[in-house]
Amino acid sequence: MSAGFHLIVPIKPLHLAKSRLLGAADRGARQPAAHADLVTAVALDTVSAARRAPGVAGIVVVTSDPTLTEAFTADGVEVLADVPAAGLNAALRHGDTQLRRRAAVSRVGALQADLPALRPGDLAAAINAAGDDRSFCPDRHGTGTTLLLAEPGRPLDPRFGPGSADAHAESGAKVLLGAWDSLRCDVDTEADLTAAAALGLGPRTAARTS
Ligand SMILES: Nc1nc2c(ncn2[C@@H]2O[C@H](COP(=O)(O)OP(=O)(O)OP(=O)(O)O)[C@@H](O)[C@H]2O)c(=O)[nH]1
Ligand SMILES: C=C(OP(=O)(O)O)C(=O)O
Repeated sequence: MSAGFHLIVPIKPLHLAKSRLLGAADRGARQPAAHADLVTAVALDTVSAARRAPGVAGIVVVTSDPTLTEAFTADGVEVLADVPAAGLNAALRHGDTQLRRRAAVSRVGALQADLPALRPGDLAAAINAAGDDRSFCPDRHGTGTTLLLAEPGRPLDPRFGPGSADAHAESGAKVLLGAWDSLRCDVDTEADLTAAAALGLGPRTAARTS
């Protein structure tokens, strides 16, 4: 297999992100500050696990949010400024273009920022199963996508959004299905958060949901 992946992790501004989780951090009170802290914790736990996965050579967060930018920069994670109001796939294409200009980057991928139970070994196993193929991992519902991996030297060509698992399959990507539950458990709803908690939450998310 070729050198490791550089993964792009896109995140909306905190006041817009994960709207279906509003109230999950404060027993239904729906305070914006508690929500922002939860979304930040989920993203930090996701990236922390991804950085420790063999096969991951680097991570770049794409966001326009100043709080997230400060938190990731403090953790030693590179942050690229988002394309204003252009949407998720545009943010990913922007990250892809920037990364592929760099000599050290051979393979690019996209990882969702809402995987608070992610275990490094699960991500490493999926990367290993991808081999040199364009590949994707569907979420636990089978409709969304948690990880998209480009072929060596090729553009990412992201097709995230409703029904993205089908869209990525139709784009020629190989489906990655294996014993990596933590990579498939993205959290859009409180039911997803309960499922992630059963797998074991990262420390920052656990502290925000206890
Ligand atoms: N950088 C960036 N990230 C985005 C953008 N749109 C969505 N994302 C991120 O992509 C992931 C999936 O996005 P969505 O499912 O559309 O949105 P969401 O944050 O889950 O929010 P809700 O649908 O409101 O619950 C989340 O991590 C988002 O923060 C964008 O325009 N720019
Ligand atoms: C945008 C996506 O994520 P979510 O399931 O969080 O909406 C997707 O899976 O393509």
